[in-house]
Amino acid sequence: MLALKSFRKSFGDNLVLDIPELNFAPGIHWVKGKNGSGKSTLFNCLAGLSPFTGEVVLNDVNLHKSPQAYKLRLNYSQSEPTFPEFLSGSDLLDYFAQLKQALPEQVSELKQSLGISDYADRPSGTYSSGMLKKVSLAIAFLGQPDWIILDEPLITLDKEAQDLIAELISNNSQAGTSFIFATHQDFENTKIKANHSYEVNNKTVSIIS
Ligand SMILES: Nc1ncnc2c1ncn2[C@@H]1O[C@H](COP(=O)(O)OP(=O)(O)OP(=O)(O)O)[C@@H](O)[C@H]1O
Repeated sequence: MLALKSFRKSFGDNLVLDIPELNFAPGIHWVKGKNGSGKSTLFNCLAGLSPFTGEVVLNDVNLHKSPQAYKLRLNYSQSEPTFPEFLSGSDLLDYFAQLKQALPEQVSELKQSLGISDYADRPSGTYSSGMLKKVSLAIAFLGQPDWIILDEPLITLDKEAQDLIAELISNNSQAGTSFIFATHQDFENTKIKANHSYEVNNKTVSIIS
């Protein structure tokens, strides 16, 4: 369970999110919402990258009280990832593998399955947006997270890569990992079957189905 209580996020005087209570049960959750409604802001907060007030608790681990333990349990891929340009995909994957306590074999498998190996040793500043996106998505699967948050996982990916990501989500979900993702695209034609849909609107998050 990923639980939010009295969650509020502002940028200066601008209150963007005000969520009294929200519980994500284990499963696959699809968060929808118009441009600027607050999806990425919510995800940045849940990933511990942006400050907020209130409580976020993953099973029994409180993000504010035990950030390191929490971040071992929850991984995140941003919509438009940015990394230091001089670092290669291999550098980035190896670095996050250490942080997430992932085995080197897992890095190799992800590189192989997502077709990153061919370009992994080049500086990431030379990558196309889709190549960079695949590295960011691979990073989100490192270690043994209970939850993975993917912000717009399909954008900039070609059809083959979209299918590979859908398969990865499906396989990891069957192995017990829960997912929250936002996408403006339809997942109907992929293997991903969301258990619940939510909408971010009027500064809060409501369950749709
Ligand atoms: N760093 C920031 N400083 C100030 N305001 C911000 C910042 N980041 C986001 N916002 C504001 O927070 C609100 C929510 O933005 P957010 O990026 O979370 O929307 P979103 O739902 O992810 O949109 P999209 O579908 O376009 O990606 C917007 O009003 C935006 O202007």
